Amino acid sequence: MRYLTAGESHGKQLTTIIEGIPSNMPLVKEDINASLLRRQKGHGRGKRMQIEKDLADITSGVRHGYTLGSPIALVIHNDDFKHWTDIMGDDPIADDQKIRRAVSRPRPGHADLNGALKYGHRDMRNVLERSSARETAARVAAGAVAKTLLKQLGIEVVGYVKEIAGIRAKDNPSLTMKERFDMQEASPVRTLDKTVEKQMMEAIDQAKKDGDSIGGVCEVYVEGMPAGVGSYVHYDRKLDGRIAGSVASINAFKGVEFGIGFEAARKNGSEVHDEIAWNELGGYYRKTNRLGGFEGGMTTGMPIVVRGVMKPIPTLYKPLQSVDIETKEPFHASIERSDSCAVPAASVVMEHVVAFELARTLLEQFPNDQFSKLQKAVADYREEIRCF
Ligand SMILES: Cc1cc2nc3c(=O)[nH]c(=O)nc-3n(C[C@H](O)[C@H](O)[C@H](O)COP(=O)(O)O)c2cc1C
Ligand SMILES: C=C(O[C@@H]1CC(C(=O)O)=C[C@@H](OP(=O)(O)O)[C@H]1O)C(=O)O
Repeated sequence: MRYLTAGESHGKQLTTIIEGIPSNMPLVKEDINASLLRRQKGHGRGKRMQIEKDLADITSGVRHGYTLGSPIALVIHNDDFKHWTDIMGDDPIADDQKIRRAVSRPRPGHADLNGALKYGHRDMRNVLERSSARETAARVAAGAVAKTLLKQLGIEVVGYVKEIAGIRAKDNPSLTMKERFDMQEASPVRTLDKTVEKQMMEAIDQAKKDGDSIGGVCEVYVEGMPAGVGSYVHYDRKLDGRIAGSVASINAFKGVEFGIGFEAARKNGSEVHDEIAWNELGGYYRKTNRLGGFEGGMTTGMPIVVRGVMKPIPTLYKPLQSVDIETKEPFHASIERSDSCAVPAASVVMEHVVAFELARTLLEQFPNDQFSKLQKAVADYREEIRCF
């Protein structure tokens, strides 16, 4: 199972193609659209989100509410394109027009300069349009299909905000999956800790007032994954490694940790590892989950707990200095619009990229062309490990 996305931020549309979803799995566009809508919300988003109404159209691979086993294509239109037709249209334009419109001022913290150097683009719009986090809408669409598959296998995934600008939400490991989902949905900053919500919003408002931006930490929590998914035999089959790679690939994400994460560096082994226990009903389990659901690149059967760090948004109203690639003169960029904090939206993106890696790895471990056979294979495996 894999996916590709295409599309520029202010181009006509985003396209996602997913390959490898088994046939006869129930899938309707409402499942995808609910996820897309969640990604658009959150305190701190800029004006662009008021323009877009992200809705996916399933253009192939699904018929009458069931997958066909063929590639699934999803399309999300950019409503903003109508304001950008002269800049983003596909009709050729005269060279003098091209030069006049070219973006020659790279923004620190963005892909602009490195992308220009790599691809030889003197107009950095050719870089920034694709490197924009607009693309995360297409990734959420792919993840929503993965989430639909996981849900029907009894696996649920939810993302929320743990921290914004150093303001931390308290841990509450006893929350159920439903409580986690409902709480992040009800919160304007997608946090599960009501007591810090207001402070987080104030920090976002203050950053905006100061012309600055702030980052934070998102957490994804997964229940229902059986033990032994992933592998220890090769680096690229380790599921925690796959998840870490996909989280670090989200725009502006700079770090990933599982369970107690970086804290493990400061603790003794006896305070880090999770002792193994057994009972007749469920088989093996752990009394603690400090390692966040992974040992040896495989799931332990405990909830997966993974966190990702998002740096502050690089576009600042109080802009940083840069150098014009044509004149080589220093400048301070002028800004039209930007998010001041996208951590709440990014928690939804993270939820969906994690879901995709889980579904991909499950399908690799239980390869089946038909969804009912996948369900049976996973159910048989669950029973096998319960009795092991
Ligand atoms: C949901 C989301 C929204 C974002 N919105 C903005 C934005 O409005 N302005 C901006 O400068 N960067 C924004 N970013 C971050 C940039 O896309 C990102 O920093 C840039 O592509 C460079 O990639 P890197 O930070 O991973 O190196 C956003 C990221 C995410 C995940
Ligand atoms: C469009 C989205 O996020 C965009 C990500 C982004 C960036 O530089 O990454 C910059 C902003 O876009 P614009 O330059 O059009 O205002 C955000 O709005 C989205 O999340 O759908």
